[in-house]
Amino acid sequence: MPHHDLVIIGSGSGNSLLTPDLARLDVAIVEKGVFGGTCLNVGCIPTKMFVMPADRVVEADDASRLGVDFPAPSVDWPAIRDRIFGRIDPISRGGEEYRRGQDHVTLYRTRARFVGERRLALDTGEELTADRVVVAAGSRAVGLPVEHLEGPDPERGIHTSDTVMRMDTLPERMVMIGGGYVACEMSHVFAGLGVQVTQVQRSSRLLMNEEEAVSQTYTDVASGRYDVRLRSTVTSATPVDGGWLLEIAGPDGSSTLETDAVLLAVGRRPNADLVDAVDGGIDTHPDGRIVVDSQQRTSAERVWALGDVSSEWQLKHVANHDAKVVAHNLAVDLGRVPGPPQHNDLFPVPHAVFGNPQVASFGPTARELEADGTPYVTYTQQVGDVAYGWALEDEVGHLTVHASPDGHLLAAHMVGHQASSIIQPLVQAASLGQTAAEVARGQYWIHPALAEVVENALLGLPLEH
Ligand SMILES: Cc1cc2nc3c(=O)[nH]c(=O)nc-3n(C[C@H](O)[C@H](O)[C@H](O)COP(=O)(O)OP(=O)(O)OC[C@H]3O[C@@H](n4cnc5c(N)ncnc54)[C@H](O)[C@@H]3O)c2cc1C
Ligand SMILES: NC(=O)c1ccc[n+]([C@@H]2O[C@H](COP(=O)([O-])OP(=O)(O)OC[C@H]3O[C@@H](n4cnc5c(N)ncnc54)[C@H](O)[C@@H]3O)[C@@H](O)[C@H]2O)c1
Repeated sequence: MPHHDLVIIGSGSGNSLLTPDLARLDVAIVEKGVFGGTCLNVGCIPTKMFVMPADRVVEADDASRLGVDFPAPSVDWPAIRDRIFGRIDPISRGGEEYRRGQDHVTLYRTRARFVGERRLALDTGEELTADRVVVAAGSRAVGLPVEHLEGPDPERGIHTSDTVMRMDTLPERMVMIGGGYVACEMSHVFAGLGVQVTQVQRSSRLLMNEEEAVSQTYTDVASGRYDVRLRSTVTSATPVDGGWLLEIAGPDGSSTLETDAVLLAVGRRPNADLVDAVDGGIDTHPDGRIVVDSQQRTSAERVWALGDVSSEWQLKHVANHDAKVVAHNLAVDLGRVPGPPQHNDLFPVPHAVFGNPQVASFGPTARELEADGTPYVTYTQQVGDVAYGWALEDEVGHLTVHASPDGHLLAAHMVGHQASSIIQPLVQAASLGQTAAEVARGQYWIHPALAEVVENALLGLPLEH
């Protein structure tokens, strides 16, 4: 039975563990799917590359408010799709070839599951043991408990984010089920590319976990672009000629809708069950995530976990940071670098939704601060009230900052042009403990840049003096 110094399950963020500190270890990587994981192949990177052409369409449409009229866009789906995967697929193939070419790395292209402590059975019938194991097995899209919608069936037009970006042709009509990150980004993409989109969301707003005003603004803008059904869900799917007849239960009762394709975007489940984590002595949370401590250690000795399989945040920057912590802690455990082990204590965790407009945020919402009884002051700056916002003729963007009364930043929530980048100085200030006054007054703010939204939001806070 092969024995390795280290086995890594999953080639997404797990593949970035092999730092120079871990050189010359006998390492096995087990990967059952496409090499490189979700972010590269079916997640962050391709989605944002699809968002860009959709953004161009929205901008061209919006340009008439600035006195410029473009003709109706002509969209070449195969060209967009093939340009994107023509760049991504070689990176995945190259990464796999690189690992295959390394003498000290063995790549097993199959599924691994625990059958004991640091003992793994592969679907090929082989068994492996290891001194150390890292579980980096990610998460997967879930379906609905509705016949035909339990999971993807791309040949018949039922997709998840894993398949929807590689469709042969653009459907005329699509139904996106869900109101979170994936459904909002994909609704923007496909509506932008000319598909007649209906988005079906169970809650009363899209992006329901965001600050209420952000979520409301996003819902209002999206509802102006395509059909948004709130407080609704799909209760049945019947195959009809070339498509599907969906029954939608909403606040006014049931209705039916014909569509050519469906996107299931109702959340992602951690893959701890696919690795039979419990059989490896690894504890899991009730929601299926692997339990880890602040050093990313699981309950099993010399088994670590990282990324979506264990994290509260299913975000690539979080998985990347987890991987850095695990790589360091493996090196400490091996005696290759001096201790102490690292703790995963980087806060706050920001995120962005790359719809149109973008949404970006970190920290609690006003409702959460109030529920916790946390004292705070707050200010909302409209994008349309700074000079760059005049240039944009912006009517929707806003940034809300919550701070403690002495000026330490607690949270920021933005909807608007390039929110994912605009919010970063606030993430930095909150991470490094800088106060609102230090950030606002301690540097030049380029005039008339969009970042003046941040400066004005900080200056607007009614702080204690
Ligand atoms: C459509 C979409 C868009 C996204 N956009 C963003 C974004 O813009 N920004 C952002 O921060 N995050 C984004 N995310 C989230 C981000 O992709 C994930 O948080 C991140 O990729 C998780 O990395 P990971 O290493 O934990 O898992 P993964 O990259 O999923 O890697 C896990 C790997 O393990 C393999 N595996 C699983 N079980 C086994 C097993 N038993 N045996 C062998 N191999 C196994 C899987 O095949 C997979 O390759 C997006 C996700 C999706 C779905
Ligand atoms: N830009 C990014 O960083 C990015 C992009 C995509 C995905 N992701 C990650 O992937 C995760 C999964 O994304 P997701 O959008 O699939 O999940 P999500 O948890 O963000 O959203 C799920 C949505 O589905 C809705 N829903 C659930 N059941 C429903 C039903 N029966 N009918 C109608 N709506 C229903 C919920 O109300 C919610 O709006 C995200 O939480 C995020 O961490 C991140």
